[in-house]
Amino acid sequence: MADSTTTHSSSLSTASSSSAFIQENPSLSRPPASQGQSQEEERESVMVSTAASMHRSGSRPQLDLSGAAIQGNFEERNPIILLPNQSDDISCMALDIGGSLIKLVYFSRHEDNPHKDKRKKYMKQRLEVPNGGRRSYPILGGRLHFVKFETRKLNECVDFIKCKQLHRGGEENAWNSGALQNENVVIKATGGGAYKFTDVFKEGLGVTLDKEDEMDCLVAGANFLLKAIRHEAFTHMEGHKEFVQIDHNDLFPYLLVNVGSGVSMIKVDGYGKFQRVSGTNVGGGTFWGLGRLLTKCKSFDEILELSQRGDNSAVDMLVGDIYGGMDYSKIGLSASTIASSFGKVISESKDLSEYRPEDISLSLLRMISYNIGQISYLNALRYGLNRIFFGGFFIRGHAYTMDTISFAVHFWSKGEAQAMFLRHEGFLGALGAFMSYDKHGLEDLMAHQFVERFPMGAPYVGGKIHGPPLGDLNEKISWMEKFVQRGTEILAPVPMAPPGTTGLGGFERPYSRGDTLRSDASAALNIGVLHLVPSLEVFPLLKDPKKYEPNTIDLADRSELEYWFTVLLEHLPDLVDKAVASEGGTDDAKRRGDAFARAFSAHLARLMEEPAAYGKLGLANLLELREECLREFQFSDAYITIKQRENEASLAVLHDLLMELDSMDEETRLLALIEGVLAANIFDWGSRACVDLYHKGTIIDIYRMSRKKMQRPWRVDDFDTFRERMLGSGDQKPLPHRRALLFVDNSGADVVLGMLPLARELLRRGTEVVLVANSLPALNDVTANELPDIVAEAAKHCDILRKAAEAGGLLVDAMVDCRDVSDDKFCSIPPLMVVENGCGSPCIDFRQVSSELATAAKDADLIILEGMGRALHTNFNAHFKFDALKLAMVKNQRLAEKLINGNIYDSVCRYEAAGSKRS
Ligand SMILES: CC(C)(COP(=O)(O)O)[C@@H](O)C(=O)NCCC(=O)O
Ligand SMILES: [Mn+2]
Repeated sequence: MADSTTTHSSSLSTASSSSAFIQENPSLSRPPASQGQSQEEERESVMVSTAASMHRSGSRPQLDLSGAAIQGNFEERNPIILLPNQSDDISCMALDIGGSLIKLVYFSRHEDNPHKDKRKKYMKQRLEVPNGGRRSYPILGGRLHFVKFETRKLNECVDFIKCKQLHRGGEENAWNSGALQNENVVIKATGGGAYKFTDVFKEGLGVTLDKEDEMDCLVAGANFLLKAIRHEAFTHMEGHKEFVQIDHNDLFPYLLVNVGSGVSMIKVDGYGKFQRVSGTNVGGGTFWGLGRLLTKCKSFDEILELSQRGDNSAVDMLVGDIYGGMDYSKIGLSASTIASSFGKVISESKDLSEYRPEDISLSLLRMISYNIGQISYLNALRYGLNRIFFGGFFIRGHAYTMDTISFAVHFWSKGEAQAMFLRHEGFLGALGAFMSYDKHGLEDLMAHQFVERFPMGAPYVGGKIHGPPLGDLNEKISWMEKFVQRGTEILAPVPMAPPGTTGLGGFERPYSRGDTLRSDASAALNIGVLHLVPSLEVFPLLKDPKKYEPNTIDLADRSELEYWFTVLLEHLPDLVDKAVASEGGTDDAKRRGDAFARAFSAHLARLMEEPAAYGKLGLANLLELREECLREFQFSDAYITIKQRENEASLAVLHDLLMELDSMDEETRLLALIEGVLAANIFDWGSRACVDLYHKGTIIDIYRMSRKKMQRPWRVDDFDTFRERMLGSGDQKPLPHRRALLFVDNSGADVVLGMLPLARELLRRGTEVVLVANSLPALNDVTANELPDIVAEAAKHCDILRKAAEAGGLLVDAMVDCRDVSDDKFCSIPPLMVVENGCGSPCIDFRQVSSELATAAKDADLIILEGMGRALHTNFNAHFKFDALKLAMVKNQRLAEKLINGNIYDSVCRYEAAGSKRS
């Protein structure tokens, strides 16, 4: 569908009289601002990013950059930098080389360029944003990647490291290429292979492996994950996965069971405090070894896959076989309980070839899993531990394995103990080895500083062992194309059927699931890349951060998931059109658009198949995933043109609106302002219904319709309470708020005609205003980077805004037509500031906001959340320490029914005063 707002939006018009503001007028349009980056800017970014990384740091995996100097030409894109004081050890990776698999964890740094953004720099100074928190040494942002290889294909691992230059600090470190010799490079490694393959690494990469104790590493890795990753641990019973919130103040003691080739059971009492209390030689190696002999399968995963279709009763001797089909109820054993694994074979004179490999593999899997579960529980009992965490590559996210272990623990403990699993199960040792670099700094990190992302077309991410690494975008796209070709059913997810259970005997057989995604891609999607953003913080004004849950709609409810899945899929073609157009509609853009659509659909299909595959799933996660996917295929701002056009059209009528508002008395004006925010929230390109509307009429028609719907009472209407807090009742004049945080939403009319006039009112009343906007684009939401220019334009029409913006440092660069205001009445105008929220999504998770916002929040006593994403999908039920106003128009019928028992286009004005029962 063509972008019809190209014509319609420009009809949002100026008005000649105040009351005519919402009436039709001649159109106004201006050419869009240039989006290109000048050569000069580009050169600056190269140099600045170089300079930005040149600060000395004691944390690892960072470098000693003291005395660093660029060798050669400054104009070069990636000039070599000499690091005269760099010590030997510069690795950003660690290995766990086991008997069957090599696990690799590596860190890549973000290319942060704080100097480029003057607004950010100014705000940091103004708000005194601390650098690096409480740490004595800073940590740069970056990403933790998880990769594995088969040990017998060691050369693939060596090639991968070489290709990514991990032994030299990572490929993104251009300074390093050719500048450093690796003779003295030391890489931390654990597992038996660290001893066995020392020479291979020395010869292949010129590096020395520094051996770390395996148990130390396992425990350090598990402790790190349980503390720093939010949805790390989960239970898995009868096909149902549930994440467990671990309180890190109450983590110890616990039993860690690492199921690798063999099994170790470790009692963990604290950081670095543990004891290996038991183990068993019957583990993953046994399953693979016996499985290979008995089934002729070539790989571990093949045997596991086979077991999905097996029936172990063909091989196992069951209680019913002994008791003529009856239960042995006196001692609580059902007929289907396994009395003896493989026991049936002795009474039959059949050859191996007469048994189905499927049945054998299932029998083997059950035998080993039950045994591990049972021994683990007995050890937990022996040491009085009621939490057991299972890790290791035997489990590999396999539902039936987890169910079987859980069943054993549950059965033998009579429900007293619970088996828990770890999402990064196979990487405990490698992570622990990574942590063992001196003064790493990662130990101090908290859950909110990690953001997990699930890139598509990056098959190395924790999945099966894959071919060459995907370096650039082009490779990613081709991978996406190939991936979809191989699994054409990817868009038809297979619903999960609940497994049959036979009571005490456990499950009859595994339920099978969609095979298409079980291939290469499935495992690759189970864990993501951990983005380390040290500047993320918990929003300090949350009333109870521990109880805070951002999502309002629970997608664990299958019908909700299906509904939102369909909504997002239906929106996809239109979004792809916009994205492709935003990049000039070139063939390259079309190819990327297509790859994006495939990638996002594949993610959706995966989540439909297993909603908890990527951690706990809420609607906010789905909406963010979409934005992340767009960014992955280099669509940096799909709605850029629409946003610019709507901003311009709205700014053109702002003056008239302000005049109209100024002619009103205080009370009428406050109501008109709130109405204005609600009405203008209709300009939302993420809502299907709204996009349909834009195709049917001009923006002015829509705006008028929207205001007409503003008749009170609104569906949720706390305006009177809010008005009383603002204006008081009778002669009592309340103190104004000290500082208000206004979480703005969409570009165009929403921010210009809705939120800015409200901000102006607060400023006029003596309240400092901080406009909080997205760090990265999402749909047509306005970003923090875009706001200063919008405010500068608005300030041309309004002295209050101009004074406030000047005071808030927003007009540093803006070419404002500064009429000299000698009028004293504006002297006391408080500052208007802009901060970024740390998000790139239409929603906001208050557990992870920018340090800039967290700092600005410390002096705030009023929070205004605007829009469906931030005030309804997320945070509708959130409570804050201070007054909170949630304003949104509901632009989805189902949500309106569900949340407010209302209808599409109803309004929500929810006010919760600090200390009130609701807040
Ligand atoms: C993406 C959105 C949350 C954005 O809403 P906003 O925050 O801009 O008010 C919303 O448009 C939405 O939920 N859209 C999907 C539902 C639909 O198309 O009806
Ligand atoms: Mn929005």
